[in-house]
Amino acid sequence: MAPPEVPADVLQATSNSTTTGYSKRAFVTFLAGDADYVKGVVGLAKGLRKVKSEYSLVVAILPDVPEEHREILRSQGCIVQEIEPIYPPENQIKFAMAYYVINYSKLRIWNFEEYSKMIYLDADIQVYENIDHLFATPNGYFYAVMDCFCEKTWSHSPQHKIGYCQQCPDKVSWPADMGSPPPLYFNAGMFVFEPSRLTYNSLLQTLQVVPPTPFAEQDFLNMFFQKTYKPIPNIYNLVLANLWRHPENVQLDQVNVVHYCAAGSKPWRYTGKEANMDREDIKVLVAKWWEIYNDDSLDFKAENPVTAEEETFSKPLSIMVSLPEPTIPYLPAPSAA
Ligand SMILES: O=c1ccn([C@@H]2O[C@H](COP(=O)(O)OP(=O)(O)O[C@H]3O[C@H](CO)[C@H](O)[C@H](O)[C@H]3O)[C@@H](O)[C@H]2O)c(=O)[nH]1
Ligand SMILES: O[C@H]1[C@H](O)[C@@H](O)[C@H](O)[C@@H](O)[C@H]1O
Repeated sequence: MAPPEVPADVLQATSNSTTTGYSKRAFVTFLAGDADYVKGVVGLAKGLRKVKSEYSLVVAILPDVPEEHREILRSQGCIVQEIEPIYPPENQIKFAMAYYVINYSKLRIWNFEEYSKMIYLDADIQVYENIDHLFATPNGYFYAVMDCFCEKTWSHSPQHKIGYCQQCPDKVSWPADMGSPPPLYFNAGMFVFEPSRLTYNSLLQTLQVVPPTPFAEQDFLNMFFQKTYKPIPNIYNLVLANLWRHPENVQLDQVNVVHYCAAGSKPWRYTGKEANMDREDIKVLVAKWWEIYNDDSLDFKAENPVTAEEETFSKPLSIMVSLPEPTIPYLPAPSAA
């Protein structure tokens, strides 16, 4: 099964959206620490402005982010929303990769009930086309892009060990003696979700009892939303490894959202020295990110406020009707990574 194609109705959704129901929507990202991820958020805020998104960017922010970074974000029109850290139970932390433990705090965004639907974007993501139409996806599902298992960050997984990847599942098929193939697995750098206090409480309770895995909240979300996960096309979250692992699945000129998640690819830290980073396509993508970041005309102007606070009315759009249903059967909560 190849990754889902972009359905025509998704592409038309922005122009088609009509008014039938009340909803409040926003993009949301997550910021921790006093380092340079704040640049990612500023870049993202400007990127959303460049593509003329109708919606604001909420930043779920941990207490360790310095006040001056908060000020920068407010001056860029972001809605700064304080959150408290979330840790899995003490005895489990050591199983998650150390630098991902803080990412459990991302679960707080399910508590942002003032919004009916949100699109989460990591701070190392840039949006190059307007994706507002994704707010019109039918409720009740968790939408995200399927990940790739080929990089060595996945070497702990059975998928990686046998060379199996859901981006090209026919290349190495899942061996019968290993049971059913694993469930579809999404990258948690970008997803469409509905905040809900009930879901939030359930997420926090479940976190206390699930077995720990290396990709921290990403594995956890994959386990939690296994039944409601609907894959969306790769253009909504280009996981950079696809450029060299599955070039046949990438049409760069059609990509809407780029996720600078490969080691060494964060634009604000890019040197070109790390593996796979000295490539023309990567250089172009890094330069594109800087072009937006350095564009003063994209700075927030108070007299021209973002329409994020707008209450919008729109007809739910069936993004998934023309997407193939996953052909890979689901398994109950394996070690996803
Ligand atoms: O010091 C930090 C580290 C992370 N972050 C936030 O956490 C996000 C995720 O961290 P990275 O971007 O460093 O990690 P990756 O791109 O490798 O992340 C991928 O794997 C992670 C596993 O936990 C998460 O699931 C993440 O969403 C997924 O895209 C960042 O974008 C940023 O929003 C910070 O604010 N400060
Ligand atoms: O889902 C994972 C995760 O996001 C890792 O941080 C990244 O290094 C991998 O390439 C990706 O597949």
